[in-house]
Amino acid sequence: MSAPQDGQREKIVVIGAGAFGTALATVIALEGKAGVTLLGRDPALMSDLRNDRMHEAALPGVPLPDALDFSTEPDALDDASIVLFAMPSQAQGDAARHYGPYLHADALVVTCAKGIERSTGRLLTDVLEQALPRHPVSVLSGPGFAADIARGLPTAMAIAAGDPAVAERLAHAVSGRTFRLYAATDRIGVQLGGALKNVLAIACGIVEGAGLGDSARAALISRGLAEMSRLVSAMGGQAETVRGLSGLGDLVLTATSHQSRNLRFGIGLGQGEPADALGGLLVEGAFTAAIAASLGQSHQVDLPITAAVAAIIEGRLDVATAMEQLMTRPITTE
Ligand SMILES: NC(=O)C1=CN([C@@H]2O[C@H](COP(=O)(O)OP(=O)(O)OC[C@H]3O[C@@H](n4cnc5c(N)ncnc54)[C@H](OP(=O)(O)O)[C@@H]3O)[C@@H](O)[C@H]2O)C=CC1
Ligand SMILES: O=C(CO)COP(=O)(O)O
Repeated sequence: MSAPQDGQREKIVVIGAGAFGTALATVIALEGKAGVTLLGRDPALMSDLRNDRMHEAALPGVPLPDALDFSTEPDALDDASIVLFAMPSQAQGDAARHYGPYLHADALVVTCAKGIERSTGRLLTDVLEQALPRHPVSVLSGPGFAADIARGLPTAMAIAAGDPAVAERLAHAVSGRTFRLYAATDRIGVQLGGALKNVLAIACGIVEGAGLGDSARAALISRGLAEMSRLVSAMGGQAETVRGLSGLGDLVLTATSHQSRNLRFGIGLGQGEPADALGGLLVEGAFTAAIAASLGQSHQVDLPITAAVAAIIEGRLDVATAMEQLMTRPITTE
């Protein structure tokens, strides 16, 4: 399906009726430029959303617009020109295999998750493209809490596609008065920015929970950014991408706001809670830490903060020893 001609509208389907999927579908529907369907897998939930126009579990108190359609039927994908995959990282492959047969041959596919496939170390664009070989996959990532986006608070994110014309089409189709997308072409940098900032947000939470002070947090943010840029370069992306929205922007947001699940998980670890006692909410960084550390090893890139977070989560390292190890590394240039 090529870009709609003048007068025609994009048809967007968002798969994944959690916080982010519902927020994206809401903000796009509010703008009114495109037709939007939220495709979920729980019939009772989707029926409630359609009737109540409220998703109390994911976005409490946020009204859902009348223009938003809800479905549990994969056939809703038949005429979708743009499909956003908004489920957790580790579920993206399964979802692509399940919904792939229903996609229109020309549908543009976008991954909206922030992570790395834990079992293989693959980026999510590679995971989706293997399952959907006819669909080049774009990436939506950057600073923005679902609740802020859905409430219409000003938010900006990056949309990266291999083809700049596709990135621009997606940016125009999804952007609105409160939600602004910047088109980019570095899919590796934009993805890794979103995945690694979660691990660094956990590190900042550990620092906060252990009472190590705001100066330590600032050091973690800037040295964490250096880690991000090293891994992005080693994996074929552009180091400067991490100074943008997906990278520095998202790191500042999630390393400082208590809305962040990754930060709150880290605070628990810093207060001495074991990782397995902190379950419940989705904490993408807890899945990413170990696989990112191992990607650092295989690409011969030094990721000391990421490796320390992985070791703390796995119970192999305590916070005091981690800090001592980080502070006594050889003195080097910035
Ligand atoms: N929340 C936020 O502020 C933001 C989140 N993100 C990213 O978005 C991704 C999703 O996060 P979020 O929405 O918060 O998570 P939630 O836990 O709120 O929701 C996840 C949703 O994914 C659905 N899901 C899980 N597995 C599948 C599957 N195989 N097929 C279809 N749907 C599935 C779940 O459905 P069910 O309930 O049926 O299990 C649930 O509706 C994460 O990678 C996150 O980092 C990005 C930016 C902001
Ligand atoms: O990625 C997010 C905001 O940009 C959401 O962060 P958390 O997953 O840590 O809540």
